[in-house]
Amino acid sequence: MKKAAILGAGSWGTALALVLADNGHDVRLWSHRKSLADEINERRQNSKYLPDIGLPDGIRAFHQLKEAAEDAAVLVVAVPSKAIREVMGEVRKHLKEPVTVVHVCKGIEPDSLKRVSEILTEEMPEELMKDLVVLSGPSHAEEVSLRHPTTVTSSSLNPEAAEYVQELFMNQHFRVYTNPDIIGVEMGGALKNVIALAAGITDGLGYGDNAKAALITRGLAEIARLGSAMGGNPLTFSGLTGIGDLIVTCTSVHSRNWRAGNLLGKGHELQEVLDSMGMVVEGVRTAKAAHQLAEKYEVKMPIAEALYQVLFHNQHPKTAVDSLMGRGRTHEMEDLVNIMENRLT
Ligand SMILES: NC(=O)c1ccc[n+]([C@@H]2O[C@H](COP(=O)([O-])OP(=O)(O)OC[C@H]3O[C@@H](n4cnc5c(N)ncnc54)[C@H](O)[C@@H]3O)[C@@H](O)[C@H]2O)c1
Ligand SMILES: O=P(O)(O)OC[C@H](O)CO
Repeated sequence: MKKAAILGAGSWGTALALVLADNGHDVRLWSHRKSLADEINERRQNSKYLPDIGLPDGIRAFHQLKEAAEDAAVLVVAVPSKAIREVMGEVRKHLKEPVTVVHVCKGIEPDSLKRVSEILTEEMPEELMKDLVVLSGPSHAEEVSLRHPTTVTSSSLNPEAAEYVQELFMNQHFRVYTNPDIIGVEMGGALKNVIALAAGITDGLGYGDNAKAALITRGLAEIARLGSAMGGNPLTFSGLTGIGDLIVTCTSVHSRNWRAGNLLGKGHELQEVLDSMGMVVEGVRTAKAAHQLAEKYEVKMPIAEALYQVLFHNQHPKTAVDSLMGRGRTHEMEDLVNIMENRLT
């Protein structure tokens, strides 16, 4: 039995607490809101994020970070990516021994353009972080909490750490693979949220399955193009954290990113949409980072760019779709053609 502290008692932190409790671990779930920690302890439920799911006694909630984290062997970071620096800055003051840090967040920081593992490396002193592992893949909290079959990937620069986390989380309902390509795993997980916002928009505009399939397929091409330019393994994008997560997020009503995009497509304003969600929509911040990364790495990302114009320059969603469809002719396998031509010259 391992002592695991989960930082963030939102949808995903709570669903992963259930997985770890099912596996017999001692789970401490930290919430920055006292009322939520009290509700979990007193009523064994998290009514805002996972209503109707009973939480076992093996999950104890804490409002004080020190109590939750000080003697944990594993820290699971499950707060929105924009809160990571603040939360880690606090938690590192309370750790006595080195811990395995598992992050389950899907985002990229605008301006610094850091992936979450890079932010954690900056925020956690080397002597306190035994290993750093990413757990990512097609996994909506609403289904994991119902113990519906789910598959994810554990990724770390240290293969033993990836296997340690695989063992920690894996059970009959929650199957965990390993993949050493941490860049590809993080880039796939973060960028699929950008494409899911776009998929929500086309659904909100009333377009159908053809548009959705186009977004998933051409969106994957953009993700793979940028992710590979940043050092990810191209094969990772055809795996769970690439096409797998893209499918689940673009096609599910559980997806916050798809739902937010859907409201935008129906004509609501961005701020109004974000206020109404009450949960994190990571794709908005990541869309800004993707725009900056595409410029930095000089890769073409027309869908991500169109979304950026809608989110940050008030472009009407219909105009964005029209301009995407009106671009000049190109070869579907443009990247492959470029690679072949470079080889021949
Ligand atoms: N929900 C899912 O199904 C799912 C699945 C895989 C990955 N993720 C990723 O997990 C991360 C968390 O997502 P979520 O869905 O649990 O979000 P959520 O909105 O459901 O919950 C976020 C939690 O973090 C807390 N929080 C917000 N700001 C904070 C701050 N400044 N300090 C401390 N706590 C703060 C909130 O109160 C809430 O408890 C995201 O990066 C998301 O992409 C979510
Ligand atoms: O609800 P979303 O859009 O944040 O997606 C949640 C998970 O990342 C799906 O794998």
